[in-house]
Formats: sequence, C-alpha cells, structure tokens
Amino acid sequence: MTATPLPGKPVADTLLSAVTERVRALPRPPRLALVRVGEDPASVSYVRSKDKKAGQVGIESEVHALPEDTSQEALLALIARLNADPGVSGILVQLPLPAQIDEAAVLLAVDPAKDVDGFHPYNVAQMWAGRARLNPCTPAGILELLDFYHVPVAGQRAVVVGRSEIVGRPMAALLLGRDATVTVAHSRTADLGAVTREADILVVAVGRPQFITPEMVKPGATVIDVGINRIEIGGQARMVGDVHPGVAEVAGGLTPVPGGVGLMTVAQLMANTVTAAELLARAE
Ligand SMILES: Nc1nc(=O)c2c([nH]1)NC[C@@H]1CN(c3ccc(C(=O)N[C@@H](CCC(=O)O)C(=O)O)cc3)C=[N+]21
Repeated sequence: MTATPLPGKPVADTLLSAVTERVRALPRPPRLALVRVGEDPASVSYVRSKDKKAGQVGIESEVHALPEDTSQEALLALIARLNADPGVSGILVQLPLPAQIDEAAVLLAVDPAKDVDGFHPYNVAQMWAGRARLNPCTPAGILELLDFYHVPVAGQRAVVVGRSEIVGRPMAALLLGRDATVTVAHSRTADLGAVTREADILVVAVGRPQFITPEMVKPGATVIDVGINRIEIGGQARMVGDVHPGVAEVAGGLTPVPGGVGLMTVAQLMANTVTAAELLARAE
C-alpha cells in the first residue's frame, strides 16, 4: 500500500480564493502588520512569504523590521501604536524573539481582536472553550486540509506528537473541538510507538528529522507532518519533515514537506486577517 499524498496547494488555493472574495466585500482592504525582530534567515523568509501572499489576495501588508537589539519597551511601544491604529486589522509578531524580549509579555500586549496568530491568552482560553474566532494558523490550516480531503475527525483517535504553544497544544484543542478523541504525546511519553500506533490521525510537530518511523504508524492512518527541518544530505541542503519517508508505505494519507502544512499556515493567516477585519468593520 502507498499513502495518498495530501498536498497543501489545492487546499490553500481554495481557501485563498474564498479570502479574496471576502476581502472584496469589505468597505476597505484589511491591513496586516508583520513585525520581525532581528535577521534570523528563516524568519526573514517566512515574513517575506506572508507579505507576498497578502498582496495576492488584496490584503495590504506592512513589514516592521526591527534590529536584533531592540528593547522590549520599544517593541511594546510599536505594538501599542498598531493596536491604536484603526487602519490595522491584524498584527503578527514573528517568533522566536531575541532573548532580551519576554515573549509572553509581547503576546499579551497584542489587542486580542487583532491577534491573527491566536496566541493572546484570551484567544487561547476561547479556543480551549471551543469558541475562538481567531485560531492559531498552523492547526486551523490542518483542519482545513483534513476537511478538504474528507478525512473524518469526529469520533476518531487523534494523536498529536509535540506540545508546543504554536502547534501541538492548539492542535489538540481544535481536534477536541471537532469531537476527536485526542492524546498529546511528547518527548517524555513512555512507549511512544504504542501510543502513535493507536492514531487514526497522527499529527507530528516535534522538530526532529524523520522522527516518526513506519512501525510507529497504524496501517491506513492519516499522517500530518508539521516538521520543517533543514538538513544536509550528500552535501545538498534539503528540507525534510518529522516523518520518515518509509511511512508512505504504511499510512493511508500523508502530507508532503515542503508543499504540505506550511502552505496552509500562510493561507490560514490570510483567512484570520480577513476575519479580524470583518469583526472590526462590524464593531464600527
Ligand atoms: N508569530 C508567528 N506566527 C507563525 O505562524 C510562525 C512564527 N511566528 N514563527 C515560525 C513559524 C513557521 N511558520 C511557517 C510559515 C510558512 C511556511 C511555509 O510556507 N512553508 C513552505 C515552504 C517553506 C520554504 O520554502 O522555506 C512549505 O512547507 O512548503 C512554513 C512555516 C510560521 N510560523
């Protein structure tokens, strides 16, 4: 058996054309503020692709690139200005932030109504309660992908490997909200393979190349690979996921890396930005 590939491209394109329609229906275009501190090459590249995608769907975007040694006060001052600007519909502070900045304090400072990442504690609580309007982009994009490929979620056993604030934990919350039976496994889980083999839906976000091997997967399971690991193979720079390629021989469906979940993350950010703009327009 070989797994059905589950590419992100057709799903992202479908989501983005719906976003384009919603943008057209607004009295004025949404505006997305992208805040980056420092020059980490991955962050530079992610922010650039978000900026570019915004333009493609009619969202205005502005990149605030701050120097590596920016103080927490200076960053908080920028966020306060963006919060107060009625023209700004969405604010994203690219993570990770340099060590001198307290990430939690920054996430707390973003107006929850403009928090297109869904990382503000208010939105996190709303998400766990099952009623957030802005959900974190990667997990929300994964649900879009499962729906697009008609993967059933309600009543299914879902195992999330990884407990990060930006993927693992919110993924568990959203799957629970869709009536899956959810287990969160992690680096300290005893007999991890026995746990992952229970999964009908296996979401892997651990940041370790090829961590999930074929014997850890139930035959026919849907496997979602969130990993983005840049490694060298035979002197060549390559991007690989957290799932071993051999899993394709066991799984029923498998997302590719690149070309899978990453595309959904960016598309969902655009969807969240238009949602924030719609909510702000309604509140006027
Ligand atoms: N506040 C904040 N919000 C985020 O949403 C956020 C963040 N910080 N920090 C870093 C992670 C990572 N992330 C990705 C975005 C796009 C791709 C993406 O487009 N990937 C493509 C291509 C990647 C490439 O070629 O570099 C793919 O997987 O096919 C991946 C990962 C958002 N993140």
